Amino acid sequence: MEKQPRLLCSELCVQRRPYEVTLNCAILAWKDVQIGQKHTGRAIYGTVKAGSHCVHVCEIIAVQEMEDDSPSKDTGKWQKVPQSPVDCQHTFTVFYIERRTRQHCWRCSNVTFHCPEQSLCLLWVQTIREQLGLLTNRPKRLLVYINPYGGKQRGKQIYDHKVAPIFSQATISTDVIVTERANHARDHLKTEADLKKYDGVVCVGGDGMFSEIMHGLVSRMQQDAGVDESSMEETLVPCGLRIGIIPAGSTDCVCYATVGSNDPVTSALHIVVGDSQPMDICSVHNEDSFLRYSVSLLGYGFYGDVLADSERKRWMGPARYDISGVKTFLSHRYYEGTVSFLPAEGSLGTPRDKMQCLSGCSICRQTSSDRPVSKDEDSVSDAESRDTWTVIRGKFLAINAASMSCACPRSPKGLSPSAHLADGTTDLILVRKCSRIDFLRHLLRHTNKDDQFDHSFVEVYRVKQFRFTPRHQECDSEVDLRENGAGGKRFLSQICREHRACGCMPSQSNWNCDGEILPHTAIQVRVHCQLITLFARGIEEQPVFEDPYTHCAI
Ligand SMILES: CCCCCCCCCCCCC/C=C/[C@@H](O)[C@H](COP(=O)(O)O)NC(C)=O
Ligand SMILES: Nc1ncnc2c1ncn2[C@@H]1O[C@H](COP(=O)(O)OP(=O)(O)O)[C@@H](O)[C@H]1O
Ligand SMILES: [Ca+2]
Repeated sequence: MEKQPRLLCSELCVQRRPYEVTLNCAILAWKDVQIGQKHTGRAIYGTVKAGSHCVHVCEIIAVQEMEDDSPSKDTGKWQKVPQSPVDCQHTFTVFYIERRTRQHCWRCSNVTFHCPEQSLCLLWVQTIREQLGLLTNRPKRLLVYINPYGGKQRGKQIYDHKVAPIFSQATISTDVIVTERANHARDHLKTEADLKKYDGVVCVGGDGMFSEIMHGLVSRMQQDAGVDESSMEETLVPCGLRIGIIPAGSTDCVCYATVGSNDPVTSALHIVVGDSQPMDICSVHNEDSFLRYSVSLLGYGFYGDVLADSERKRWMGPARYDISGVKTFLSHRYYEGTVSFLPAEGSLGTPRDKMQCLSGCSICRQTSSDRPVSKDEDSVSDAESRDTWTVIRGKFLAINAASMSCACPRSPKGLSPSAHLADGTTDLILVRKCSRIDFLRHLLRHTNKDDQFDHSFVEVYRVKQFRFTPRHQECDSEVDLRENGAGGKRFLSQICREHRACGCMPSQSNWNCDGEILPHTAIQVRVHCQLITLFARGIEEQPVFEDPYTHCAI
């Protein structure tokens, strides 16, 4: 049997100019022969510089043999081409990812090579296909759920026009379900879907839709493994299937914070290349009952009120959050209660260290290598006995737990710009009662470069677990907090006496859990490290420029 060459090098035509085309070390490069003679130009990875281009095979979407539909319209330039255009009828097109310089956007680009002989054309197509075949992380079969009512109600259109053609070009087969009601996708995943058939699940919608899919998958995994979700002590089983998000919602924060943009084509391309980004999940309980999971924002006070008000304005689409935001800001309500938390002692970062979680983040990587393998090592009671809880009582405008940055188009750096996607912690942000103008200053800092934590009324802690009890329930939770030591108990008894004396009924907010309102205000939260994986790679720093011949960054 003939051995396939590991290196291919031919002179082929691109747009009627001769190019030296090479496939070497999983990099496809093509260099304009004539320009190459004049300049010592270096190639820029995936783009053009002095007629040189290159692309990693792992960023090739597909290769297709083509009929050459533009044969011999001769021009003066053809005289310099070694083969006559009539000989170059055999063509193949390579579809590959091109990075747009702005906003982490990817696009599908293509280049058509004209070959002098069919056998050479076939050799190129076969060799590239073989190399693509070695990329085992790429999904082949996907289960797609579309929420037709998310965001501006364009989910179906976005999928049909922008995403489905890319999947079909990459020969990914799909089963598509357009949801007919809220929780359709969650229930289908939890009880019906034949998950063995798929390499991943795709969610077309917003954060609410993603939350449905994530709940369906996480619950299914626990059921199948016999893990009891209602117990906070249980170590949850990670999900084997990756989730892709095609943004078509109102906030799209999970997509934005894991990809760097809310662009459907970019997300589709991350799915095609089979990227993986692990992500933490918080479980939220009320006493012994499991309420929900959260991946982005758990917010009481301001964000809870914004969400509760905006639900009544769903017909407005994404603009509802702006209207409700202003209304909630003007109402300036504060809420009393007790927050207790278990600080993330061993964590490598802090919420104010300005170490943004980027693609290949070293903090998340280290966390994953430190993850306990045995069930017992990670149990809640062990953690509690080793570490001590911090208790903070006060009047708050907002209590926010951000398990990831929560960057979104409204706030490009997010609620906690240095939060990590997969470090097993959440950033607990306490905004105490302050003047309207101070709160406005704090809110506005979410939209510019200033540090939103640099205010006397704002505190931020990186935590593994936390609890919240609104003031009017504090008496009931005394038993709950007894284990936190005599000091805590004395403190709470005092609150209860005061409460009985004044007889007032303090107002309550709601918890906004990734865009859903929780039915309880007293909650216990625990972060589960890297429980799910997305088809994403985190936010890339600057595009990597590389010389295709030396493979050095330039
Ligand atoms: C007066 C100026 C105010 C500017 C404040 C800007 C801060 C914006 C930070 C937003 C963080 C959003 C975190 C994500 C939450 C989503 O889960 C949730 C649901 O999103 P969905 O409707 O499903 O896309 N959206 C909201 C606004 O609660
Ligand atoms: N077919 C449907 N009809 C009504 N609601 C749905 C349907 N499919 C999903 N939903 C629900 O719509 C809510 C909002 O969806 P989402 O895609 O997050 O849009 P948005 O970002 O605008 O809130 C989600 O909570 C989801 O459960
Ligand atoms: Ca985290």
